[in-house]
Amino acid sequence: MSKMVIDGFAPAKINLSLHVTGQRADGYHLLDSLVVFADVGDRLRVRPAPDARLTVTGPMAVGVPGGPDNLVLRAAALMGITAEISLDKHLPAAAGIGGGSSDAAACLRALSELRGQPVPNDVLALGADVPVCLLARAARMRGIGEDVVPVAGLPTLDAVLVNPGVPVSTPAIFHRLTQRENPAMPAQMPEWPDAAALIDWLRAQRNDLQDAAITLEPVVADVLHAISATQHCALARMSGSGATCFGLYPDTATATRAAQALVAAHPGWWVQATRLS
Ligand SMILES: C[C@](O)(CO)[C@H](O)COP(=O)(O)OP(=O)(O)OC[C@H]1O[C@@H](n2ccc(N)nc2=O)[C@H](O)[C@@H]1O
Ligand SMILES: Nc1ncnc2c1ncn2[C@@H]1O[C@H](COP(=O)(O)OP(=O)(O)OP(=O)(O)O)[C@@H](O)[C@H]1O
Repeated sequence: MSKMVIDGFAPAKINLSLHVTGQRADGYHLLDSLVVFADVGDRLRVRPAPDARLTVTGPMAVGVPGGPDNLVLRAAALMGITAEISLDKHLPAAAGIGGGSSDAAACLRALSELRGQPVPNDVLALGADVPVCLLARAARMRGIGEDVVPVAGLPTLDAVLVNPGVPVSTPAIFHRLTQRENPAMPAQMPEWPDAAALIDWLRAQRNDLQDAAITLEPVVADVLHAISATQHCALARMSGSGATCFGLYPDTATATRAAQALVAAHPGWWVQATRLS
């Protein structure tokens, strides 16, 4: 008998690099990004039903739309399926870690499995991050987000994610860019023997949205300074259009201690130790 209900996981998306390489005539920006996924995320339960219904719960539910604007209901509508969905929000919204896109992707995966129906090709209409979130593993993302190629053999990274609780509008950040044509990542991705080699390579890459985000929300600079100041931090950078930033560490123990220090110093910030792969 086919399944009636599926529990899905929507991991946080992290842009380890985010190069803005140009702008299309329609205003969308061309990107070149190395994307990975965390072991923290939202959870959802999906069940096809005669009427669409959404319940949003969890520590990050406040402010997340509970109606048809929610990306999980938009994802179900795109598949032509009505469903009852429970969404347990653990990721901050408008935070540069693709919460809504990852929820939409998890919903598409669940409905596709429940109904034996393929995921439609036009998922980009739900959000530029939805194609990479459908894959939900390490990938190079280009174009405006539609060109997604898996990256094999990427070493797992120990990290801390930090969000200061300030929502950031993605269009506002792109709008503030002063330089829209920047170098891409190298055409050929290297092979990294271990996490230390990957971190060394990442130091030469960038997030081209970071300065614009700091101008709009100066607290992003405070977050980056706070992460950089933790013991053994090897790299601190912003993800997506912010305000979430990540720190990379040599191992799980140093990442865990850094997260504890950040929580103690900034009790109002969202802080998560995690592994990225
Ligand atoms: C910045 C990233 O998070 C990097 O992963 C994504 O490109 C943004 O993904 P997203 O939040 O799913 O973005 P969307 O909801 O599709 O787009 C929001 C707005 O961001 C701008 N936008 C987005 C993606 C892109 N390649 N170029 C853009 O200029 C557009 O103004 C767009 O209207
Ligand atoms: N399931 C959802 N979770 C969070 N926000 C949602 C959801 N559905 C719709 N939204 C709306 O989308 C807006 C952007 O939230 P989202 O978490 O997707 O942004 P983001 O983290 O900046 O994403 P990205 O990294 O893709 O730019 C929110 O302000 C909210 O109004």
